[in-house]
Formats: sequence, structure tokens, C-alpha cells
Amino acid sequence: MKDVVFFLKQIHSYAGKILYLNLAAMILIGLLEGVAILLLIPMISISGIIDLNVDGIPFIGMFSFLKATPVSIGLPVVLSTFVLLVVSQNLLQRKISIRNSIIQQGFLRYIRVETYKKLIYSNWSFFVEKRKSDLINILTTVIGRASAGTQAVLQFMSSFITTIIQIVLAFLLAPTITIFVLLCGVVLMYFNRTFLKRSFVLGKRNINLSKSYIAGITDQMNGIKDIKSNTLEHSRLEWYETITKDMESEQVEHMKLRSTSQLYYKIASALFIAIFVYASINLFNAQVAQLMLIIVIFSRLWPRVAGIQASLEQIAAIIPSFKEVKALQNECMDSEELEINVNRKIEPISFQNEIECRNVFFRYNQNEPESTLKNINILIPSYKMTAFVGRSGSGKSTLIDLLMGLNQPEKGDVLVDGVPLSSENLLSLRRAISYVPQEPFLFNTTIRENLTLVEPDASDEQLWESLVFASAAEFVGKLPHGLDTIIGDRGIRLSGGERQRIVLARAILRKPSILVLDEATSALDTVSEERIQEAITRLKGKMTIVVIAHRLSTIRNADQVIVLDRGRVIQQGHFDQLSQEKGKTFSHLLRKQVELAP
Ligand SMILES: Nc1ncnc2c1ncn2[C@@H]1O[C@H](COP(=O)(O)OP(=O)(O)OP(=O)(O)O)[C@@H](O)[C@H]1O
Repeated sequence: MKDVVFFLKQIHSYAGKILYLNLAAMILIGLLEGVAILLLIPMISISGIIDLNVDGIPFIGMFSFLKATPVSIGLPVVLSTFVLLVVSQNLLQRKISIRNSIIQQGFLRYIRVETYKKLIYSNWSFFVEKRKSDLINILTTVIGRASAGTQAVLQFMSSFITTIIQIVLAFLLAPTITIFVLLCGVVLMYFNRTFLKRSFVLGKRNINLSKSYIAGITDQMNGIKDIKSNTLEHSRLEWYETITKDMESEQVEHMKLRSTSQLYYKIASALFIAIFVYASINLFNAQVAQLMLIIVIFSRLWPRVAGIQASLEQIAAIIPSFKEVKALQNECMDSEELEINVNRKIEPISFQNEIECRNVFFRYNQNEPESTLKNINILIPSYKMTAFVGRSGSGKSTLIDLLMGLNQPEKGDVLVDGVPLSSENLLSLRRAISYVPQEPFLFNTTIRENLTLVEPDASDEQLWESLVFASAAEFVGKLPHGLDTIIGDRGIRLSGGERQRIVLARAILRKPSILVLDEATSALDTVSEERIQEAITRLKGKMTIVVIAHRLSTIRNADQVIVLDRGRVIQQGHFDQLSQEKGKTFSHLLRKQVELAP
């Protein structure tokens, strides 16, 4: 219930007064519908067209003027009133349906933007812990269900109020029948409450299935090369067939559940009407008017009772989606990195001397016995090139993430020109950094658009300049449409080395004061490696360069090399100096790479 209230509050803060206007209009529609049909009998009867013997039925007095009217006028008046009521009800209905759809679509967008805003401003550790496909699933499927669910709750509320009004009207017309109908409804709802529980369980199953589905297809599409080259198609297809079968049976089960519950109501309705009509005629000598009332009230009220049950089942099935979106929003708020202020312009930090790590410890998970980084004390001087090396898993990427303010130290400080990194200067530091990841990301569009992503106003001259710096101008110049060549999905029509150089050009275009380059491990051939080395040499002295080096040959010109092992700095100095330190990790790594070199 708390989750439902949470969403109602959200829709309230989005739509405000219009929501209440719509709710009121929805109630009015129900009322008009009720009045039109419930009053048809007394109106027809009083006009004297058919003698229904309606004495004693309420509201009759309101139509006594019809008694004085000849039948030839009375009937058209009665029927026109009926038509007028139905026409106004439907006109209002149309208007409200359009308004509801505007509110619903607007609310869907609102809740999407709100959730995405909270998500995108969450800190890095939040993303490290989360499965990306789960986030995609929430942002696509679950949010849509939650928004539709909010609408279902509003619909339920208005139909509940309308039902109450109709019950009051019916009660005034025929109290005994109304009480009987209601008692039957309550008894049936009581026995049908198990349908609500099962709807909730199915709703949960639906979320889990769509989570696994999105996770599976994301993994498979990302690993399609692995699948093809290792002939894993069959096993993957088997997985796909199984999960889609589960999804199919979940939907069918849901449908079965809904129709069984409605079937009970329909059968019960026929049984109750039969029993009541029989009892009325045989035990209470009921007149035609009373019998018609029984049928009219049953046919009006019973679907409403059944409708309430159907809405409750629908809401029960959607509650897990509410819970999921709410939990994500709360988690994001707990992991909020900085105060959300989208419009704030962030100036890059002006960094004169150095970035320092002082007595820094870091651990991913508080339950881990050992810290990932232990007592790190290093200086990254400005306008110099610093290279991090070490075996796989030694902590290079973790340390770089810490320097970029993505990870926060468990103990110790990261200082920029002596000022500790805090929420005040974190974004300015990141604004000064350009980062080239190991697996560079390119959009499936032109090279130009991939570059201008970071500098929308960059001229062609500036684009070529950055391509020259990244040693990419030559191969881009040879492409069929130059800068306007479209590169494939994630840039697969380019080689690994070419991709990394385009991303490097993009990084340079931003004119960063710090360039962080996570060197590709395997993608680079010797020629590409040389090109990257050329690029770094060209950039040296123009900005602070931090490289995670997997190939030691690329960092011969580094001003300092920092060697990491199991989360500790074990050596640091100039390349030549470290290569002289015999029997230590750096000379060992160097020897291994020389041995492996072709
Ligand atoms: N998200 C994470 N959660 C928990 N532990 C992690 C996480 N990321 C990395 N680690 C652990 O932290 C240690 C350092 O990893 P890191 O990625 O920093 O090493 P690396 O030197 O960059 O390795 P590589 O050269 O293979 O990229 C490893 O033991 C790794 O298992």
C-alpha cells in the first residue's frame, strides 16, 4: 500500500489540480450513467406509457409533471432526457479520456525523467554494483507498468466513488435488493481474495522474467562474436526458447486468473438473479416494476463489483513494479554524488602543481577482509606523464578511478594542489579530465558526430587538429567520406587501434588539462601502438598525462612510472631507473614482454 501511495503522491506532484478535476469529472460521468438508467423505469412508468405500478418508488414525485402531459408529448420528453443524459455523459467521457491520456503520457515521461535524473547523478560505486541490464529493464518495461498502474489506481478510485453513489441511488430505489446485491458482492470478494495474492505473485514473476530476458539478450548481443566463433548458437537459442516459454506461460496464467475470477462473478450474478427473482415472485408477490428494478440494479451494480475485483487484481499485479521503481529511486538518492543542479555551469579546475594521494586506502566492499588499495602515497605532477604498471588485478584501474574522484578513499585523501577532493571541487576536477577507456565507446554514426559530442561547436579545423594529435588524421583522410564516414555499431568497422585513436582525438578536442588513457591490452598491433606512442609524445608537456600501460614499450618517455602490486605501490621512478633495478617487478614485467615480443 505504501508503494501505491508513493506513486499517487508523485502523480499528484506532477499533475496537481487537474488530477482532482479529472477525478471529479469521472465521478460525474458515473453519476450521469447511473441516473440515466436507474431513472428510466420511473420516468417511463409515470408518463403512463406502460403501467408498471411504481407507487412507493422514490424520485417518482420529481416526474409527476409528466402525469399531466399527454403520452404523445411525455414519451418524447422522457426519451429525449434519456438521450441527452447519455450524450452528455459520452461527450464528457471523451474529453476526460483525452485528458487522462495526456496526464498519463506526461506522467510516464515525468517519472522516467525523475528516475533517470536520480540514476545519472548516482555515484560510481552504485553503477559498479548494479547490473546494467537491470537498470535498462526498470527504465524501459517496469517504469511503463508502474505508470500505467498509477492510472489504474486512479481509475479504481473514481469507479469506487461512482459505485458508492450508485449504491446510494439504488438503495433509495430498492433497499432490500441493494443490500442483497452488496452482501453477495462482499461474500464473493472475500472468497476471491486469493486471486489478489496470486496476481501479486504473478506480477513479481513477470518482473523477474523480464529482468532475466533483458539481461540475457544484452549479454548475448554484446558477446555475439564469442557465440559465433565458439558455435554457441544452439545453447543460446535453447535458453531463449525456455525463457520466452516461461514468459508466455506467465501471461497465459495471468489471463486465466483474470478470466476465472470474472467467470465466478458472472456465474454468481446469474445464480443470484435467479434466486432473487424466484424468491420475490413466490415469497413476496413482487410486481413487474420491482422485478424490473431487481434486474436493472443487478445489471448496473454487479458489473461494478466485478470491476472493482478486476481493478484490485490489476493493481496487485503491478505493485511489484511500483516497489521496484521506488527502490531504485531510493537507492539512487542514497548514492547521490552531488546535489542535483543540472543548470549549474561547471568550470574545469585550474590545476597548477600536482594531484596527490596521501595515505590512501580503498576497498570495494566493506565486508572484504583486505583493502584493494593500501597506503598509497604518490604525486602526479602537472604537465608531466605518469604511467601506472603492474600485473592484472594489481589495482591500476581502481587507483585511476580514485584519482578521477569516481571512487572515494576509505582512509586518506586525494588532494589537488593541496586541496582535498570534496563534493565542492569533484566535478570541476572531472571537467578538467578527458578519459580514454580500454574499450573505447563510439556511437553508430559519423566520425564527425562522434567527435562533436564533447564540443558541439568545434570547427573542421579543430576536428582535424585533434585527429592529427591522436595520429588518426591519416586513416580518417583515406576513408570514403572522411569525417562524414559512418562507423558501424560501436565502431566495429574500425580496428581496435583506430577506434582508440578516434576516442583519443575526442578526448583531446575537449582540451583537457589531464588526459587519462587506459591503454588497450590486446587490440593494438605494432603499427597502432607506434601511432598511439607518437600521439602521446606529441601531447607531452601540453597537458598532464596519466597512462595505464599494458605495453611497457609505450611508456619509455614517461616522466615517472609507478609500479603496483596487490594494491600497493612497490616501485616508482623513471623508466630507465626502474629497468635497472634487477630482481624487482618492473624488470620482471619488462623481461616477460621482451620474451613475448614477435
Ligand atoms: N567492482 C569491483 N568489486 C569488487 N572488487 C573489484 C571490483 N573491481 C575490481 N575489483 C578487484 O580489485 C582488484 C584490482 O582490480 P583493478 O581492476 O583495479 O586491477 P587492474 O590492475 O586495473 O587490472 P587489469 O590490468 O586486469 O585491468 C582486483 O583484485 C579486482 O578483483
